[in-house]
Amino acid sequence: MPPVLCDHSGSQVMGSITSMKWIVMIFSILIIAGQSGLGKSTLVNTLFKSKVIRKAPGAGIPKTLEMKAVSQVIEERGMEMRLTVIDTPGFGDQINNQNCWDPIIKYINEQYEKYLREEILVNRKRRIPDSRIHSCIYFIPPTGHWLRPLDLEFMKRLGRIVNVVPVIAKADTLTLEEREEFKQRIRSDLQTHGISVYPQPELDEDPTEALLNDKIRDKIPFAVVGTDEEHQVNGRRVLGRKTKWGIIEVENSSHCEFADLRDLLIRSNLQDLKDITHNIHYESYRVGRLNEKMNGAPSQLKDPSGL
Ligand SMILES: Nc1nc2c(ncn2[C@@H]2O[C@H](COP(=O)(O)OP(=O)(O)OP(=O)(O)O)[C@@H](O)[C@H]2O)c(=O)[nH]1
Repeated sequence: MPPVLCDHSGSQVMGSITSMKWIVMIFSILIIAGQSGLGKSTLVNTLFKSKVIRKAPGAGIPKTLEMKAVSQVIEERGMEMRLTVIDTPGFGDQINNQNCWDPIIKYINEQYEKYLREEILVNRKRRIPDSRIHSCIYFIPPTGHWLRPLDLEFMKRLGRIVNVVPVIAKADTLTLEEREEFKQRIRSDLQTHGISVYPQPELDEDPTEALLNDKIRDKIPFAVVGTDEEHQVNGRRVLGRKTKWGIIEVENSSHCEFADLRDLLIRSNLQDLKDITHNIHYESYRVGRLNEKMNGAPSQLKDPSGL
């Protein structure tokens, strides 16, 4: 994936100096995590509203075996936006899933490290290439029971370094009542275990923002359904899952909360996700790394390549 050029306000800059023609473009970078088979790759396709991850005819969506970044320019409210989604291999296939979060944590920290190396250069670029992750969508299996110790541990660790947005996967397998009860149990589990997911109440800047974020917190985790198929419903082409009983329309808010998730990630809360990434998560990485270097090997600070 080519590096993304931007300032930390979130605008991506494309073009070349020779042409002296710069186009400012909004961008967003997400990572998708969760157990194998919960519909992560399908949701990537749903987000792009097109079959971005090609599948072999008749073979279904292949199992994700390595981290894969998919980047596309999409149109949002008449503006062009580059959306990059990093699909990760699902975990849960092993008897021992200990440390299954390590590759994702490593990937997220590597992006902070790249940014830091550029930022501390004496002659740094005006626009620092930025591939930092703005949010991590964590897939919860639709068991209808409680969060598993693995889910709790995963979200606890990830929540310290990135904005975690939990979702209930394959929500079409639960009734509306089951979804609501499951959501309440998940929220209470998260609270009991002190796990901080986005939007974090302690980061609300004013009462208006708190009010808006409370509405989101009441809905978290979003109950989502994914698909890469389009169907005809009352003369409209819709993204949906065809069942014997009808079509589950993924963008219809009475069927599932995919539209809420999409809205949060790339519209209503995009700037907030970026601000928290820069001001909280990256800042804590930066302070930690620079302290480490000062205490351990102060001379190397002058040489960023020594980081
Ligand atoms: N019922 C239902 N099935 C879904 C949904 N999303 C995906 N699926 C199906 O679940 C299966 C697995 O989907 P994938 O998208 O490959 O799952 P994954 O999480 O990427 O799997 P790994 O690559 O192994 O990590 C496919 O047959 C999908 O069609 C959903 O929202 N509801």
